Amino acid sequence: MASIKTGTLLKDMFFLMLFSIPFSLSSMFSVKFSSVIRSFFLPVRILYLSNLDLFMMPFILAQFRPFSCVYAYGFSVLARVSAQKGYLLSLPADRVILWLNAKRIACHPRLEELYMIYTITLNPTIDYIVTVPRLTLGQSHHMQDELITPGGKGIMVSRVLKALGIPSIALGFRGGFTGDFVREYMEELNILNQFTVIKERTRINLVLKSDQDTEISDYGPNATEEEVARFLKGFEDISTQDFVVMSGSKLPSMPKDFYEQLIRSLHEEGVPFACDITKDELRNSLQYHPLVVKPNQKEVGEFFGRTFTTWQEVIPYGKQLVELGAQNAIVSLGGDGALLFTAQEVIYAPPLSGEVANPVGSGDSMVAGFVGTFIRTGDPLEAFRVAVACGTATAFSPDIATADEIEVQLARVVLEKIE
Ligand SMILES: Nc1ncnc2c1ncn2[C@@H]1O[C@H](COP(=O)(O)OP(=O)(O)OP(=O)(O)O)[C@@H](O)[C@H]1O
Ligand SMILES: O=P(O)(O)OC[C@@]1(O)O[C@H](CO)[C@@H](O)[C@@H]1O
Repeated sequence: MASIKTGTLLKDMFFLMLFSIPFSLSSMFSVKFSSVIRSFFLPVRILYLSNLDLFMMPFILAQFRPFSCVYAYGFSVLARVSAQKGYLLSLPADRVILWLNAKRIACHPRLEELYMIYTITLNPTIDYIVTVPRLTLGQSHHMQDELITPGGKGIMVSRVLKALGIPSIALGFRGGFTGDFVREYMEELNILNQFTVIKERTRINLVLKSDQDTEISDYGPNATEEEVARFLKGFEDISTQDFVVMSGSKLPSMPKDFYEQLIRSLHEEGVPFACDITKDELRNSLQYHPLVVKPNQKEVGEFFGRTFTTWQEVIPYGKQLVELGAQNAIVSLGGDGALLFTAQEVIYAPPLSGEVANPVGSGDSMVAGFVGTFIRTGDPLEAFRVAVACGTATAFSPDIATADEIEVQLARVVLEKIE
């Protein structure tokens, strides 16, 4: 870098600005060029930005705001210098997008597709999943297998989005050595995260796999007012171009209407969202028209004070979720498949055959599949198809499903129109 003289930089900058003008003008009068940018940026297709991409960035960023090309100039110089020195400089695309988001330079009102999905896990976990083939209470056993992963519903959504090639930023609270583990593991998986650090320790949830699965969940840590205020400050960065997924339990110290407060503020700002929350929290969210809600059969029963013996009995209640305000509702039925309710249709996805390895997170996988696909296609049926593939692939996988496992299931999904 030192070998580049100031005079050269200024000259480069001049030409850069000159080249930027037609692009900026084109963005003022036409939206067509934005499709070029979309295809360039949408990380679904791009995993890494190479030297060439970095070099091109000023031209692309000139589309957004005049000063953005100055930021991007840094990238460009870096790319050029490293190319001269024979290095291939690669940056993960989602890191760059996070950086752009942070600098607020990627906000162009016409580029609605330039979104970032934020997943919110107020109460993350370490999921400790232990397999003990024959379990007798009161006896000591050796485990056959163990799996230690970062969990909590929003984190699971981020992990499946990652498998689908869609970047997201995971928000929430983390604390103690368990919180450090969650962050480190997310970094390893290359998932962007900006958790608010709290004093108390992130919980550990135990899943005991034997003839039957047994779950022992911790309530989770408390957060102080100051810690919650810090979290809410970060929340302010979310813009109308973004999408928010809120899932799972809240911290015990939080007021009953914490989710509603978050959802109301998103609604007032016009930020689209989806949620996988239960009971009163779900009820209070519906008036704000979430893109999708995803209770399972038991949760729909709790919501309406009913017990269902067959999945068909769920249908009138799934329809009510849409009547009460959800744009779409998925009711997951475990081994019986899943139902999609839209304003016009009721669709059933029969279960796919296969061996269940670990169903933890299969509901969250559906949320990721639906949201990630709907944002790109605007098609609820296609989104549901991918949702079913993701849910099934996770149920059949020891951990969260991989891209290949999702693809295998996607080819098998069949949708039946019920109404
Ligand atoms: N045994 C199974 N056989 C086939 N598909 C399954 C099975 N279990 C789950 N699935 C698929 O995964 C989807 C989600 O499962 P489920 O209804 O258990 O979600 P959930 O209760 O929200 O799970 P979690 O809370 O662990 O994320 C189902 O709708 C189905 O498509
Ligand atoms: O206690 P919550 O927040 O409702 O759910 C937590 C949890 O069960 O959800 C995920 C599976 O959906 C797991 O990773 C995690 O242990």
